[in-house]
Amino acid sequence: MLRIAVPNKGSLSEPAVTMLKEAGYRQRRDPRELVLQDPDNGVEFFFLRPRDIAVYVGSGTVDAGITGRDLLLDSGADAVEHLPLGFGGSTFRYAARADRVTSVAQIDGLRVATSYSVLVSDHLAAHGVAADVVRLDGAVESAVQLGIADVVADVVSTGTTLRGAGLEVFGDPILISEAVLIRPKEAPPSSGLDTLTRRLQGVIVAHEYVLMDYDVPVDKVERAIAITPGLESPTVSPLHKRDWAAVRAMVRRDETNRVMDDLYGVGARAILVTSIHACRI
Ligand SMILES: Nc1ncnc2c1ncn2[C@@H]1O[C@H](COP(=O)(O)OP(=O)(O)OP(=O)(O)O)[C@@H](O)[C@H]1O
Ligand SMILES: O=P(O)(O)OC[C@H]1O[C@H](OP(=O)(O)OP(=O)(O)O)[C@H](O)[C@@H]1O
Ligand SMILES: [Mg+2]
Repeated sequence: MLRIAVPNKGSLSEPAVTMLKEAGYRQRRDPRELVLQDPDNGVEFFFLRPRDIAVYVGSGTVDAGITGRDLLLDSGADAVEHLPLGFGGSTFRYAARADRVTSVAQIDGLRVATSYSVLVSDHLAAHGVAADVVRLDGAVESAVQLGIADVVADVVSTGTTLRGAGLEVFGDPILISEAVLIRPKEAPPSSGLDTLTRRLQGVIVAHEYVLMDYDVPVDKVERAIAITPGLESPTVSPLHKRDWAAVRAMVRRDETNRVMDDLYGVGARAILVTSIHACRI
């Protein structure tokens, strides 16, 4: 059985469980359940703290796990990113009082509070900056006001927490993060992991793409297909009216309206958009 670690709490927990359900797996009903078997799909789920998941995967006691890219890098575990999952997006950034620090170079000699001390130490070292990294468990933004740090390095999503603490981000993001499927660094090829990967890719594609159908005069097919090239190649079928064709192609969901406008412009009509429930690409 493939052993998969899933976040039991925090920002990544609910979307991870939703994604696994959409991929056809059983998920726990009671949030206190720590292990769940899904024998029909040959997998076993372990609900663990997101910060610990890379440690379990790196040690090889589980075969795969869902965690944040930032948490993976901070763990220093022998685990690698296998598939980005497209949710749980965040940036990881430095922030300070605007009148105090405005560049990474200025951090030299200062104190930086963070829950991600490995990530931050590595980043500072890469920039040749020597600073005192103060490791905190959370609520890092208060560290400046309370006087134990000059700078914070933390997850920034909307920026509301930073603003509330009177801090402003500076420098380029240390990291752009999202939820990722991870596997042990030295994992042998596994058909179980391949199946999980294909299923999750199917969910990602079903979210990111729609199916678009339209009719178009035969002499405009080439121009229309240039607008909707699809993933492989669009399906073109004859219509009863001989000088018209029907086209079906996958289109990025966030481009749907722009594509419909462009198709209409070249003469396509009866443009229909359908959600994709599931797919294997
Ligand atoms: N708004 C957010 N706040 C915190 N983490 C976020 C946010 N959005 C995405 N994430 C990601 O979630 C992961 C952190 O999850 P974790 O469960 O440790 O913290 P949390 O969601 O802040 O929960 P907790 O309340 O336990 O601190 C990281 O990968 C982080 O990038
Ligand atoms: O940019 P924002 O949208 O404000 O979100 C980012 C904040 O959310 C998280 O904190 P959380 O609420 O998890 O508390 P914690 O610091 O104790 O983990 C994170 O650590 C930031 O503080
Ligand atoms: Mg948090």
